[in-house]
Amino acid sequence: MSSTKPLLQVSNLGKSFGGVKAVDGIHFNLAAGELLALIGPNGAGKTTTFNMVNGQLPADQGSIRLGGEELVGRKPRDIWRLGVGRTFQIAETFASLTVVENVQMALLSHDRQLFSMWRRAADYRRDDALNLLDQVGMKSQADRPCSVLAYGDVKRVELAIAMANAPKLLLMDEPTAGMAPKERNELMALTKQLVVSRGMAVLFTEHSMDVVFAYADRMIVLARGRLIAEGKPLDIRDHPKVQEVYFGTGKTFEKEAA
Ligand SMILES: Nc1ncnc2c1ncn2[C@@H]1O[C@H](COP(=O)(O)OP(=O)(O)OP(=O)(O)O)[C@@H](O)[C@H]1O
Repeated sequence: MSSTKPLLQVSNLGKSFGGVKAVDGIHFNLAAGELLALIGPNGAGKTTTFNMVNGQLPADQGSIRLGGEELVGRKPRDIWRLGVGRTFQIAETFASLTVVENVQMALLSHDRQLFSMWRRAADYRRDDALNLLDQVGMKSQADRPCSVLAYGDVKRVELAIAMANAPKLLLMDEPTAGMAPKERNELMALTKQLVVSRGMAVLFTEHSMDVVFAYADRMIVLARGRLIAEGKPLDIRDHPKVQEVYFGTGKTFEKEAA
């Protein structure tokens, strides 16, 4: 019987801060082409998990394998080179650059070009940068400065920047925070499209349950560092442990908190 190995295999992963077990021996897998939501109440360990996957925080225990390669113990830059990307907000210093220049800078970085080549960024792989912008629906705004873009459009550019490194796995920390419902849906529909067309895996945290239920292929639920449930959104919705631990009594998944 043939079985494809998951792209990401996390096992017995743990991290403590002083006496607090922020992440307490969690296990999960993520396949290529899958959109996996990581949810849980405040302080559940979501950010700590993210930071261990991309190497910003060293794990105390456990293993994180990407395509069979162990990531625990590697530097963030090496993990990025192996294909773990993360969406970052466009920093103010880059907001004055045009949309396409921002993507060109990301391509420079991906190609390990030296910063002394900065002045040549305007010429560097412009067609490839435009192609990435086309994939996120931003080609027509390529020559506008990022500083004048609408918020939802900035998020699309950030996605194009993350794509410049051709990640196998993309980590998105609350991608739709601060967005209106229509923009949220557009961004997540775009993300889903990229997941399918590129065979990329996405792990994302999200507080909006509407987004999670509409777009996640699968979800994992953390509470106080422990993984308490895993499954398809519809299975998770009615999971008694999730209802109890995640929301406390009397609350349901039906509506987001106002
Ligand atoms: N650098 C740190 N030093 C000490 N304690 C920390 C540190 N980072 C996280 N913690 C603790 O670890 C636990 C998990 O925190 P984490 O930020 O991973 O949760 P989270 O699920 O991302 O929460 P939120 O939804 O509020 O962002 C919390 O109890 C938090 O106080």
